[in-house]
Amino acid sequence: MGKAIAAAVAEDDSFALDPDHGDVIVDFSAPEALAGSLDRAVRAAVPILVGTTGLDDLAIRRIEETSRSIAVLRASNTSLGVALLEELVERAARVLGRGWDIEVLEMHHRLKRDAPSGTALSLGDAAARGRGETMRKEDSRSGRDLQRMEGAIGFASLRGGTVVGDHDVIFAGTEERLVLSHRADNRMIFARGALAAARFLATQKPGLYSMRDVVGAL
Ligand SMILES: NC(=O)C1=CN([C@@H]2O[C@H](COP(=O)(O)OP(=O)(O)OC[C@H]3O[C@@H](n4cnc5c(N)ncnc54)[C@H](OP(=O)(O)O)[C@@H]3O)[C@@H](O)[C@H]2O)C=CC1
Ligand SMILES: O=C(O)C1=N[C@H](C(=O)O)C[C@H](O)C1
Repeated sequence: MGKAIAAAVAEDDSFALDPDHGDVIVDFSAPEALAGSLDRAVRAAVPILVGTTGLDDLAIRRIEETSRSIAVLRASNTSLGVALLEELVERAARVLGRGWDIEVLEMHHRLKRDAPSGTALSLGDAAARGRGETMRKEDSRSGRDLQRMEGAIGFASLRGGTVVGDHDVIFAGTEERLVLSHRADNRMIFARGALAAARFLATQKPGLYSMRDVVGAL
């Protein structure tokens, strides 16, 4: 992502990379690097975009604490398409209700470290929000007597090749299925979205923001 963001900066004259005096810190790294990035943003008193996924509860709490002193935007996916998909998933879950089972399927390149993807988890959260409840997660199934837990949201992850990022949210009802999908063909979609988020963040007060704040009402 570092290379994709550098390429996105090169195609837009209003941005420049400055490792020491930037207006916004953009973090697409690894969970173990996040605390250092947050500390750096607080010390410099500049907003930070957190694009890193695979974060545990402690890291998420730390992001929330940090957002009391600076503007923080956490986004597991900075593409416009996924921002819209989250809205569609929330709406579909609200309309369809508990009678439809929800499964999230994702595929990524062979080097991805975390599973399910951050986007898959955010889509699961959006579906649970639509149903008006907290997500109950059911991970990949393997074995026997694995009937679905009622109301759970199931996750499955595929890995291989250079796949940039595929996400399907499957609503399985009685004798019909609704599938909402997103396909990322190039990492530049994440990079351009990250710059849009950085531009938004540069003028924000302390607080916790999301891509929904960047794209506005969809
Ligand atoms: N929000 C979004 O839209 C997207 C999020 N992502 C997420 O962004 C993250 C990065 O993905 P990707 O670019 O593919 O990963 P890469 O492994 O290609 O790059 C990770 C980068 O982070 C650096 N890094 C790793 N660990 C540390 C550390 N402990 N301290 C300092 N720097 C560190 C690496 O440095 P070095 O090269 O020196 O090892 C490398 O430059 C992942 O969590 C991924 O899921 C990815 C795409 C889109
Ligand atoms: O690691 C990746 O590549 C990606 N990670 C993000 C995620 O975990 O959802 C976003 C995108 O799908 C690519």
